[in-house]
Amino acid sequence: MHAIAPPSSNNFNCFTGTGTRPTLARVRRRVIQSVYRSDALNFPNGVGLSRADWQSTCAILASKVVSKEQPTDKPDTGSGGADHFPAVNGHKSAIDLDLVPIETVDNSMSSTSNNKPQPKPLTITDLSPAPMHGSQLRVAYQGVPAAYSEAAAGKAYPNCEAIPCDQFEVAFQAVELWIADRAVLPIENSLGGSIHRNYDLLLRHRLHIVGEVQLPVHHCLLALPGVRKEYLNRVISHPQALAQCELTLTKLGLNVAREAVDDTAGAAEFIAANNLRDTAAIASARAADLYGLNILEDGIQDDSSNVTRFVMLAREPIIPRTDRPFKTSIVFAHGKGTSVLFKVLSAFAFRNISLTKIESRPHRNRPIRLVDDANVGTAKHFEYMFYVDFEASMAEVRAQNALAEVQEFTSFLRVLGSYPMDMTPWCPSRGE
Ligand SMILES: O=C(O)C(=O)C[C@]1(C(=O)O)C=C[C@@H](O)C=C1
Repeated sequence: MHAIAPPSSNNFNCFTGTGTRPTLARVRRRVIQSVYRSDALNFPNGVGLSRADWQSTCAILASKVVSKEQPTDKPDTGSGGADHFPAVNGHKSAIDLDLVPIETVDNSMSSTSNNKPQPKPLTITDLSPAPMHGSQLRVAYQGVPAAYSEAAAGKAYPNCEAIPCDQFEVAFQAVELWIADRAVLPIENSLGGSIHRNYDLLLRHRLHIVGEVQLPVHHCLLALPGVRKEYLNRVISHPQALAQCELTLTKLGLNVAREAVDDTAGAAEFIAANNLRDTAAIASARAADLYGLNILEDGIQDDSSNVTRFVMLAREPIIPRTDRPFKTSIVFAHGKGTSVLFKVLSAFAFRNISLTKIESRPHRNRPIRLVDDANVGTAKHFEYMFYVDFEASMAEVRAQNALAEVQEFTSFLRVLGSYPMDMTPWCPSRGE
């Protein structure tokens, strides 16, 4: 059974049944079994016998997530653990910052401005690399089959092999451990706002954003056949989905308990698996089909143009280009001085670069800065990491110059990715 608990509680139900801690060999064997039993995991009919195997693998990865998280919740910069974070903050080199050096206007990342080892030169295959295993692209997503994230994986990579993961962090790890080639993760929704967990994970992991897809999200209210709205005393779904349908549920007279679970399709699966006649799920019409539920109400999102933006992640960045619209995502921390945020944003405004998103998250290493003033007391300033998306490619000199300027005002700067914008036609009616 898929984890059915508030997402914040680390609940690994799918790891039931073994009772013993896996050895490394067992982990590897299970990973290999899961990966190569692709028959049952193939997109879009991902429900099958080998899902239990894959869920065990998820649980193993998840248990590694917990052990990694417990000692510290600080960002992993990839330079040797959380304790090394300040070293990356120190603006040592363009490599540390994932920046294209300003002098390499030919967009090659291989030039050496000092004697440090340089990143390996990107080749044309990095634009759309072939999977190393010589078959379909394997794409990790959080949730179970019929989750919107699975649909986003299918939109981003048609004919991919979609790999369900219990938690967002497991999807990151699936790519890092070469179990998957890409991860597709929700980052923001037009009604519910940002998916903060994924902002934090983008910083903690060293994967690169290589694309984005925007998926219209059309929610349905699902229940077992024969169940009517009057019988319900609970509605369960992903917290984002509950937030996106909040007003409509009230309008429908469903003033019943609303409970958060790990994903929308998992909610539908849970109702079917436990024969719950007093509970409805908010999920896609495809989830109704797949788990044998009826659609009690169709299109219950509070706004018909409800859209979720997903990002695609890979181990390697793609080569930024200028022949089509690109977006670049960065994360930075305030430096010393005043009006830092204003100066950073001005670096883009002066170059006519539009910002499409700004998000702030607590600075995990240094959440509070105290400023003592003998006369008036102690000011307690909250410290943030700022995430900014802007409409330009890192292949453009104006973007490179803007980031060189941003670097002057910030104590930490990383380019999360420079990638093609989703320019597909707008069709907000049905998302699944
Ligand atoms: O639960 C799912 O089906 C998901 O794919 C997750 C998710 C999200 O995290 O925002 C994705 C799209 C919708 O906005 C609702 C939920």
